[in-house]
Amino acid sequence: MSEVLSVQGLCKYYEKFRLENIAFDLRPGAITGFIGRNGAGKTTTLKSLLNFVHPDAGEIRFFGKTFGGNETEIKSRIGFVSGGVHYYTMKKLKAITAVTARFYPAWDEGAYRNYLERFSLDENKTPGELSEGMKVKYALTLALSHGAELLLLDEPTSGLDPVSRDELLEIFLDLAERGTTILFSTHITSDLEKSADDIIYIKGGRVVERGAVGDFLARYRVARWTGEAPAGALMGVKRDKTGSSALVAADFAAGEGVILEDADLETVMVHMEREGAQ
Ligand SMILES: Nc1ncnc2c1ncn2[C@@H]1O[C@H](COP(=O)(O)OP(=O)(O)OP(=O)(O)O)[C@@H](O)[C@H]1O
Repeated sequence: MSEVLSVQGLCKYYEKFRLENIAFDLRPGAITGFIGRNGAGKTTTLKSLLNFVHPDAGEIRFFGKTFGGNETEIKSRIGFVSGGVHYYTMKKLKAITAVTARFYPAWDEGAYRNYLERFSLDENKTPGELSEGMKVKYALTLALSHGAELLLLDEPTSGLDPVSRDELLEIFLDLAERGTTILFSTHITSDLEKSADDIIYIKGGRVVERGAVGDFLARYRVARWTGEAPAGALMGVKRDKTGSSALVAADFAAGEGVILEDADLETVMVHMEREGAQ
């Protein structure tokens, strides 16, 4: 499959925040996790990509094309979800769906019915009658029902219960297997370990890591000790009930009394954010 999304030099400047020179390509058919602390710039990036906020600089190409003259076509090939459906709160879901479906030439009623059932959504309810998690599920149902080649999802799993989250990750894996490219932001790093091929890690408005999850994790280990800190480069030293720990390079030479463990995404992030590591 050819290029799906390519971002170069994306900048967005707010009075107190700068999104600086964001650059990445998504691998077609891959699931990419977008991670970073609260306020790191994930939502601003996702909204800038779609022109919901106007970027100050940068070139964004979807399917090899920029928005100029192609915005409607491009948007019809993308599914975007940022929170639940909070509009038309008094209208029944089926009325909202009918309006939405008209916008998408590739609307797939069969897929829509299938997701509606999988998420146990009642079309005769209004968004005002849905829980927050159900609003997200309905937003996802709409985004998943028009054969989108690219899904851009801002914290799609955060309001969902563990069973629904697991089900959604399974849906992502199925879609990716059939060629859909997915970028989703999340704070639930264990969801990424279950589903993501790649990550983009953003910190203070800059991309600090991007690439395959496995390659990223393989670069680090966690060193644990009690008492005096070992010699060598220790990133983000912290203490817990059982002693101290730090992130170290995979080839760290551990002396006596130091235990080395594999690092998961959450642990790497926690130490990196402490360290101020770039
Ligand atoms: N409309 C706006 N005007 C001014 N500043 C804004 C605006 N929108 C966002 N910001 C600022 O941009 C920064 C990044 O916010 P953003 O929502 O992109 O972060 P995030 O990584 O998605 O965070 P979270 O994980 O909490 O959702 C924050 O400091 C925020 O205050």
